[in-house]
Amino acid sequence: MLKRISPLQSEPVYRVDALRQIESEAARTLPPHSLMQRAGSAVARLAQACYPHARRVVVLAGAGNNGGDGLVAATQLHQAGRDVLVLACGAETLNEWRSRLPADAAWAWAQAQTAEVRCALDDHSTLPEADLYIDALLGLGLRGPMRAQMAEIIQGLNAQRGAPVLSVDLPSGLDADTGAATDVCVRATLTLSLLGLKPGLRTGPASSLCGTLWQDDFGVDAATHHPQVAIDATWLGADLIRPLLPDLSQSAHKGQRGDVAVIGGAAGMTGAALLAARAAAQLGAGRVFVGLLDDQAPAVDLLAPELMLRSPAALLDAQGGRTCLLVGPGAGCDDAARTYLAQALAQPVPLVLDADALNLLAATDSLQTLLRQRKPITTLLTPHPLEAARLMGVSVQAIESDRLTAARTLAQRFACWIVLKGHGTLIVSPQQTAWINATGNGLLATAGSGDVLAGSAAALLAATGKASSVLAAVWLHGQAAIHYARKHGPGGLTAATLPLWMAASWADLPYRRPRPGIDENADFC
Ligand SMILES: NC(=O)C1=CN([C@@H]2O[C@H](COP(=O)(O)OP(=O)(O)OC[C@H]3O[C@@H](n4cnc5c(N)ncnc54)[C@H](OP(=O)(O)O)[C@@H]3O)[C@@H](O)[C@H]2O)[C@@H](O)CC1
Ligand SMILES: [K+]
Repeated sequence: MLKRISPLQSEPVYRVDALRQIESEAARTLPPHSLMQRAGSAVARLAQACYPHARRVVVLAGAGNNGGDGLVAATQLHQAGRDVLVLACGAETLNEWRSRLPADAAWAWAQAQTAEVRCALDDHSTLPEADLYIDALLGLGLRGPMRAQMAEIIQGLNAQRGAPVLSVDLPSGLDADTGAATDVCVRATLTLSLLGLKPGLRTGPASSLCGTLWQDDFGVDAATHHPQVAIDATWLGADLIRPLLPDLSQSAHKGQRGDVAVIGGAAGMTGAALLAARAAAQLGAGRVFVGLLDDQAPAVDLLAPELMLRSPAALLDAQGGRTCLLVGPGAGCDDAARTYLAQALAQPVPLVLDADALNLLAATDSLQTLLRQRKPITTLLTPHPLEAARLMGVSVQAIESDRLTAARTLAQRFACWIVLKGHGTLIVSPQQTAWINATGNGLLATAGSGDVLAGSAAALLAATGKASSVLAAVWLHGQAAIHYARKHGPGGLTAATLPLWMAASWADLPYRRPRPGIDENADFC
């Protein structure tokens, strides 16, 4: 089925190896060339649906099966009355290009010839004008750095601004597994992912080059028909989120809604801890305590007087009652912070570590040992790429070049939950299950945004006692930014207001949990 990928609906995500396996198993049971026929038809349908008025269509076709998909689409668009030109790319002569086509693509070429689709060799001159370009240069078969001839074509395509670009399967030059790209990569207006979603379409430094993302499984439905093929991750949609959020019972009292204690806020950085604590309160924690490391800090947060300010030592000494600890926002990296972190790691309650707690952890082997010893008590680390790089002792580039592997490595190394922030935030459980968050936008790139996420995750952990509630915190955090942008555009979302938008996004979620005697469709959220 052809569908647009959205934050509402979860989807399985497959690595290239898994997709190749699904493809070859499906091909065995289908008539020859069926998959390419279906792939090309899906491209043509999407082109017609999204660009009904595009008269001149130029299909840039490489000499692989991605090009073959483009040829099928070209034939169908030609037969539908569009003015289509196939530009054969990446060879010195048309004969050489043709001779390199694999079997399915050679069949698609023969079909295009029979239908008298206009075809020409790309001769390095200027790109012919079009109302729509279809990028069928390279798909899953990309190997190594982009060759010069192909790079030149892609640069020409990216330089034009007049017409949209529909990428077949993925923008040419993007690594489907990692979301990294070669030096040159197509910037697509929309991408049609074939058969299944790939991680690199939604996480990694170049994943935003996909534009709007669509998918067609052309009836293969991998999750149902090929359950033996491993899903690499899950695209985290709203359907998975609602059941993870706590219910608010009419008879609830504050002691049942979870206590959060936040430790951080050294001199000059108290705001970070307060932002996290306010977020915890606004996301529904029954009681929120704050232990500020700055001993000159005021005894009350006048903008959030519901917060209970104590000393860090008093919070860590208190027995019981605290259902989740958060350490790190604005904590600094001095000896006092290190000592409090060591004490927190020894507490048998769920623990969220963010910001300076992660930097301290990266620099202190004994803290890492304490962290690993906490298993099976839930611990969540929420690094951004630089913090992840410090934790792993590698460069940021190494993290970003394969974010999923990095997040998995961290989850395994420290036996805890990881939220790797950045474009396409990843959540990985200690058992290595991975999710790619479906929400978020550039509005989240603002000071304090990470503190809010950590505070929200602590609140939901405290309320539910379930580690998986971190998925809901991440999703709501991103959805808040989408929600805000829809109402107010691209400016003005601050960390302090973010929790209110998260709460509003929570209220917007459809209630999906069936309950006896209650009309499931009633809106009683
Ligand atoms: N799997 C599925 O589910 C289905 C897959 N389908 C489709 O097949 C696609 C995969 O096709 P594929 O395997 O033929 O590879 P593809 O992307 O066309 O690239 C190969 C071409 O690129 C070239 N080339 C390579 N690296 C290069 C570089 N760095 N710089 C420049 N050139 C480079 C390489 O040249 P060569 O190395 O052979 O000289 C060869 O010409 C997939 O993405 C989807 O669209 C659907 O039809 C059906 C279901
Ligand atoms: K492509």
